[in-house]
Formats: sequence, C-alpha cells, structure tokens
Amino acid sequence: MAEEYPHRIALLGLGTIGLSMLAMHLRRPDTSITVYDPRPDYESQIRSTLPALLDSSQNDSNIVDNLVATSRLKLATSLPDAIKGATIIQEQSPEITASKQALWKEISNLTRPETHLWSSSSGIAASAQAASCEPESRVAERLLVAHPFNPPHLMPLVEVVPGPETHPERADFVKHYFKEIPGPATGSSSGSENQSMPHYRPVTLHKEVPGFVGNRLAFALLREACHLVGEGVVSAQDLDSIVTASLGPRWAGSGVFESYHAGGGEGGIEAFLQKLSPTIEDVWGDLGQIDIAGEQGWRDMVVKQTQEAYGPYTSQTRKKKEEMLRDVVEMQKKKWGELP
Ligand SMILES: NC(=O)C1=CN([C@@H]2O[C@H](COP(=O)(O)OP(=O)(O)OC[C@H]3O[C@@H](n4cnc5c(N)ncnc54)[C@H](O)[C@@H]3O)[C@@H](O)[C@H]2O)C=CC1
Ligand SMILES: O=C(O)[C@@H](O)C(=O)[C@H](O)[C@@H](O)CO
Repeated sequence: MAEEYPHRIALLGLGTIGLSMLAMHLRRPDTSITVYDPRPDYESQIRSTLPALLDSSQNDSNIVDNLVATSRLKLATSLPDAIKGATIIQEQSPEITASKQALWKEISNLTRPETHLWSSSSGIAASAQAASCEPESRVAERLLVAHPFNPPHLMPLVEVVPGPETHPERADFVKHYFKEIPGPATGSSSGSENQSMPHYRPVTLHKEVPGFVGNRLAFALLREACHLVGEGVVSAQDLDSIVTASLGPRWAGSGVFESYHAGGGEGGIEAFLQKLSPTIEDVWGDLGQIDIAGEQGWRDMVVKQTQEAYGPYTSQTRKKKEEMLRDVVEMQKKKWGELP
C-alpha cells in the first residue's frame, strides 16, 4: 500500500455500498485505497461502475488505470495483501453476523494494534461482530460501526456506533475523517461555497441497538406502510406519493422533533404533544403489528403493487433519483450554511 498517503484504507467488499464508499474515499487527496472482494469479477465491476460514481472532473475512461498508476488505488488478490500497511480497514461484506465475525477474526491475526476497524453494517453491532476475536487482538477496542445510508458517496449521514469496549478516540477519529471528506462537485455557482461546507454529518450513538437509529425509524415507517397497503387502505404508489408530497420535503428541512416544535405554535413541542395527545394515542394504539415471518398477504400486495408501479428499476431512473438527492443535499448546505 502506498506509504506516502496519511490514510491508507483497506476497503473490503465491493458491492453496492463498497463501490460507493470507494468513490467517496477517492474525494480525499490524502487517501489511498486498496480494495478486495472474493468475487472473481470484482475488478471488472469496479471498471464498469466506478466512473459513473465519480465527479465529472475525475471521470474518464482510464480513471481506474490512472488511479492505480498513481498508487491511489490498488486491487488486491487476497485479504492479507489488501490489509498490509492499512491505517483503516472498512468492511462492506454481506449483512451476516457469522460472516462478519469470521472476517474480523481473520483480520485480527493480520493487523497492527493501531489500525482503525470500521464496519458499514446496517444493524449488526460492533460488539457482536468482534465476539469471535480473542481479547488480546484488541479488535473490540478498535472496531466500530460507521453505518452509511445508500449511496454513501452522496448521502451525508454516517451513524457512528461504538461498542462498549471501543475506545472513545476511535469514534472521534472516524467522525473527523468523514467530516473532512469533500462533498460531490456541483455544477452550480454555489458549488464552490458548498465545497467548503462539511458534506458528511456523522452522528454518534450512545448505545448499540439493533438497526441503530436511522434504520429503526425507516423500518417502523416501512412496517406501517406495509400494514396500510396490506389492509387495502392505500396503494403502494399512492402511499409513496403521500410521503414525497409531505414528510419528504418537510424532513429535508426540519427533522421529526423540530417539525413538531414548529407545529406546536408558541408553546412549541410541549404544546403540540399536549394538544395532539388524544389523536396520537388513538393512532399509536391502532398501528399495524405485522410480522415479517407471519401471514404473508401484505407482502404479496406490497411486492405486486410496487412492481406494477415502478417496474424494473433502470439505471436511468437510479441516475435521475441520485441527481435529485444530490440537489436536495446541496440545497440543505446552501440554505443552512454549516450543518449541525
Ligand atoms: N445496500 C444498502 O442499501 C446498504 C447496505 N449496508 C450494509 O453494507 C454491507 C454490504 O451491503 P451491500 O453492499 O448492499 O451488499 P452486496 O451484496 O452488494 O455486496 C457485498 C460484497 O461483499 C463481498 N463479500 C462476500 N464475502 C466477503 C468477505 N468475506 N470479505 C469481503 N467481501 C466479501 C461480496 O462478494 C459482495 O461483492 C452490509 O453489511 C449492509 O448491511 C449499509 C447501508 C446501506
Ligand atoms: O437505507 C439505507 O440506505 C441504509 O439505512 C441501509 O442500511 C439499507 O437500506 C439496508 O437497510 C438494506 O441493505
């Protein structure tokens, strides 16, 4: 790994998240990345996918060869080769506890004690992932979850979830690292101003809970959405319209609590909760309690209606949605200045 770079990242797992993480890390000029994936075709996947994830200034047909030639990118052929000399090891392997435990156990025998260990897991705690490692490996002290929202090369949130044994300076380091990553280049005149504003917004959780916070909120909404479609209250497409015509725009500007604080009038959220308690209590008592492994009628309806509404998710659609996401995040940065 190119020793001249202060940050030398071993990026393990080049699937949906790993490829986007690669594009994100490449925006830091002080960082070299060695990638590894046991999938035999991962190099061709990088060559076919990475250019579209990069800013136009970086994106040319020879980008991968150029990055390799300047030692900013290395394609490893084995795990030991990938992590040799790394200052940070970041995994985006499948969301399977046993798989992540085996990966960290293999890594624990190969890394230096100062190497930072990050997992991109959607919901598997660092303490669970480190459980297979020997105490003397000190993996549990170094490992934390840095959970991104897809796609990480655009989405600002990073949920930093240390385990109970993770040393606090490890969480401080990852937060500073992400805050220093420039945002994606924008074509607008405000782009240069926005470039100076932090793009990434790491938030540290104080406890490990399944799904952390972002996914717990998202999956609570998903559960009720599936219940409402399964009960025939609304179609999947119309439910999506309700979200994108109300909560989506609102939450791009104000989060859950700020929105209701504003909605409470002079008395703020305290007044809101007081005024709305009877209705909130009625709704909370009526929320769907569907079981993901239980009766499947709701699942059949959700899948059928979603497929009928959106069809196969094309690359053109994905590109358009990513452009919208990019514009929303840039609007936040422009309107809010330095984000909290
Ligand atoms: N897809 C999403 O929207 C998000 C996923 N995540 C998390 O990121 C992780 C990866 O998810 P995806 O990228 O969606 O999965 P994916 O299935 O697209 O990619 C996983 C990659 O890991 C590789 N792999 C398998 N075993 C490996 C090993 N032992 N070492 C290194 N690589 C290995 C596979 O070949 C594959 O390329 C999961 O933990 C997931 O929960 C987090 C946020 C969002
Ligand atoms: O929604 C996201 O991008 C992340 O919060 C996730 O972790 C994924 O959706 C995950 O739940 C599915 O892989």
